[in-house]
Amino acid sequence: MNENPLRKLPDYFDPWWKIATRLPQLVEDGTLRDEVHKMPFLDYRQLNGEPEWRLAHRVLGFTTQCYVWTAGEKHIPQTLPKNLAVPYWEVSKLLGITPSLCQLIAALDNWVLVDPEGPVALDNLRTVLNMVGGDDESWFFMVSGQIEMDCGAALCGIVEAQQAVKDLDVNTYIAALEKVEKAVRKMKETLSRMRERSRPWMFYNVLRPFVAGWDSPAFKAKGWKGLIYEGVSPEPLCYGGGSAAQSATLPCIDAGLGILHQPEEEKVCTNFQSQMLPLHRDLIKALADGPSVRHFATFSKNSRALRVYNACLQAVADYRTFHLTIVTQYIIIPSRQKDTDKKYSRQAGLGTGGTGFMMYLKSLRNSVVNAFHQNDDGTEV
Ligand code: HEM
Repeated sequence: MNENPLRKLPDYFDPWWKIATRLPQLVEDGTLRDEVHKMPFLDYRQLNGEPEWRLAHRVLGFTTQCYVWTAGEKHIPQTLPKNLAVPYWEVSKLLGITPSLCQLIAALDNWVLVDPEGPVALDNLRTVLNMVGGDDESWFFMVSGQIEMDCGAALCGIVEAQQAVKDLDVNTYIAALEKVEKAVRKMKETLSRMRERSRPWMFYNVLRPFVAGWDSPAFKAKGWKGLIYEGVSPEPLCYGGGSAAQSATLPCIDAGLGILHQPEEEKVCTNFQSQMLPLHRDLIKALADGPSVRHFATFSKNSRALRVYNACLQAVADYRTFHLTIVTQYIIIPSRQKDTDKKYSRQAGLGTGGTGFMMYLKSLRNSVVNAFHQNDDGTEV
C-alpha cells in the first residue's frame, strides 16, 4: 500500500476530478460519455511529480474503463477521445506503465481511512474512486490492499533470508523464513475475508465487466484489434484489463524462494509486469538475482532449514489453492447461473487480464508443489 497517496489534484484538473468522483452516478444515468466529450483538453505538463502522475493515472484510468464499458459490450467505442487518451498516455509514459487499468494503482493508492483516527487496516479502509460504487467494489479493492500490507513482512523475511545465506547463518535463515511462512498464511486469511462484503454475483456481473481490457472478446467480436487512443496512434492499441496478477506480491515471493514456472506461464507473468510500477519490477528482479534461499535449504545440511523452506512452499501452495477456490466462486459459478447479465457475457471464460485463467493458475500452483525439496535419502521432509 502507498502509505500516503495524494488525495486531490491541483484545481486546474477539476474537470477530470469532477467526472472521476461521480463515475457510478454517471454510468447509472447514462451521461458519462457526454460528460467526457465536454471535458476540456488539459495540459498534463501542469502535473508536478510522481504523486500527481499516479493520481492522474488513477483518475484517467477509472474514467477510461467506465467510458469504454458503460453501455455494455455491444456498444463499446472504437476510439478513446483525445482529451482522455493523450494525457493518459503521457502520464503512463512518465510512470513507466501502460495506459490501462492497473489494479495496483487502483488498490494501493485508492484508499482512505473510514475513521481518520483508526488504524490502516482492512476494516477501516474504503476506496476513494469507484467505477460502479457500493461496498462490494470498495471491499474487493481493499482486500487486495490488505494482502499487499500482509505481504510486507514476507518480503522483509526474504531479504533477511538472502542476507543469512550470504553470511552462512542458518539460525537467522530459519527465523527469516518463519516470518515468510507466517506472512503468507496471513495473506490467505485476508483473502478468505473477501466473502464477508464482496458478493460473487455483484463481482461477476457488476464490477468485473468494468475492469476488462481491450483484449476482451467484446473487441474481437467487432473485429477490432484494440482501442484507438485518439491523438496518440491511428492504430488500435491493445492492453489487458486490471488484475491482481499485476501485484508484485507473489512474483516477489516466487523469485525469493526460487520457484520457477513453465515457460508459457512465465510469459504471462512477465506480461503482467508491464502493468507494474518499474520499482516493483526491479524488486522482483533483484530478489530473483539475490543469494539462493532455495539452494541453501539443502546446502546447509540442516533439517530445520529444509523444513522451514518447505513450509514456506506449502504456505504459497495453500494460498494459490485457496485463490483458485475464490476464482471458482467469483467467476466460474456465477458464469453458469441463469440470471447472469448478458450485457457482458462474452467475458465469462477469461480473466480480466485476458488469460484463459484456470489452466494458468493451476500451473502456477503446481510449480510450487513441484519445487518441494526432499531429504537426501529421497523421503518427504
Ligand atoms: C474475487 C476475487 C478474485 C478473483 C475472482 C480473482 C481472479 C483472478 C484471475 C482470473 C486471475 C488470472 C489472471 C487474469 O487473467 O486476470 C488472477 C490472478 C492473480 N490474482 Fe486474483 N482474483 C481475486 C482476488 C485476488 C486478490 C485479492 C489478490 C491479492 C492481491 C489476488 C492475486 C492474484 C495474483 C497474484 C494473481 C497471479 C497469479 C498467481 O501468481 O498465482 N487475486 N486472479
